[in-house]
Amino acid sequence: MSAIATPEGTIISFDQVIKQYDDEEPVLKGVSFEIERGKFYTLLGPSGCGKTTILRLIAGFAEPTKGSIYLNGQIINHIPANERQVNTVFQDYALFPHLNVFENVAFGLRIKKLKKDVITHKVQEALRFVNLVGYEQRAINEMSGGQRQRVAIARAIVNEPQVLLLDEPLSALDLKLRTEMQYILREMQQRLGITFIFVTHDQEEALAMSDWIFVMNGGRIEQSGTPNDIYDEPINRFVADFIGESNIVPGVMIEDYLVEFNGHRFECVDAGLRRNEAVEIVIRPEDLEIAALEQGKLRVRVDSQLFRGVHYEISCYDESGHEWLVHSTRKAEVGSEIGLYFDPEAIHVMRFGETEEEFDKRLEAYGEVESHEE
Ligand SMILES: Nc1ncnc2c1ncn2[C@@H]1O[C@H](COP(=O)(O)OP(=O)(O)OP(=O)(O)O)[C@@H](O)[C@H]1O
Repeated sequence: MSAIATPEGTIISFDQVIKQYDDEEPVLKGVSFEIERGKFYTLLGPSGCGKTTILRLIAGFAEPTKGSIYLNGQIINHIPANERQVNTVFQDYALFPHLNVFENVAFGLRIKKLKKDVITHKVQEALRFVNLVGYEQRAINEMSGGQRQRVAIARAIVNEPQVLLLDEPLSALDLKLRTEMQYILREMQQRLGITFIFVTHDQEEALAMSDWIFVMNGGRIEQSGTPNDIYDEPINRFVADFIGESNIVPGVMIEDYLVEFNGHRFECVDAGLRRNEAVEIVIRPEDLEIAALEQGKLRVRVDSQLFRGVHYEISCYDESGHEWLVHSTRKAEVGSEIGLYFDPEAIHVMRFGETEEEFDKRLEAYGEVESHEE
């Protein structure tokens, strides 16, 4: 095994990893990232974007076609799954139906041929962790969905892995249990201090649970960042659309901190784009406020309104026929003309189809352009 100097705290890294099956289009098209020890990471993206493939490569169930995967600074491309300190919790939990709870959790320890009393102690510890003490002798088919999932987690953590991979572990649960398990998992990760890599296509779940999110699309990472970064500053239309609801309109960057859309110029907080560059503007529905016509920055007609408990979801159209979605605690009158107000901070400017790599390059180049222009 060859070693590299990894930044302190890095446990896993991918360097330009490509995964291709036969002659088909690659399912991972050159993916690079770093995972730090002890944090909760989420791979988020639509079905088929390559999330499970990344987990399989980390677990050792598949090998990369090109590129390198490092665990603790060692290349592990060809290291067998059972020699990696990584465990997986699968979507269907993959529990053994003919074994009881205790034996399911003890399974890996028995394979390692540990002593009986050591096994009993470790299984008890793991069951205590997932709050299932007293269920040792229960058959798997006598457990609820949430309990089965906790057995699957106990079975994974009993091996004391450095990394726990969780592939859509909550997707089989109903909404209430799902929310409850989100809290439990998050709390469990913090208590254990193990690195969790969690796969989901549910953006709310990703925002609620993660320290860091990788948003994936078509075999690439579109953006990575904290839940706040990703929500407040989506890098392109795909991310803005995938994470939460957005109003996206075409615009032109006039100069730093000044953007034009809907035929008007607005103050904004974005800089670093070229003058007169075509851009896309994102404003989140909750950042739009209903105002009197003369106080609004936009003039719209209210088309429909739904009460959503916490807020009204109001659909409006501007003069050019563009729809604006507003989440407001105030009611509006359907059919009336109203103003919409927003702060300069509510405007987020995006370049067309820009990836994170392109974004970084642009920011680097910006410094050069600025000094050149002066
Ligand atoms: N063994 C395989 N042979 C050929 N193609 C495969 C194989 N495994 C996965 N793929 C393809 O790779 C692509 C990515 O699959 P992957 O399971 O990683 O996606 P995903 O993002 O996890 O999707 P989902 O949310 O639906 O599980 C899919 O188009 C899939 O059909």
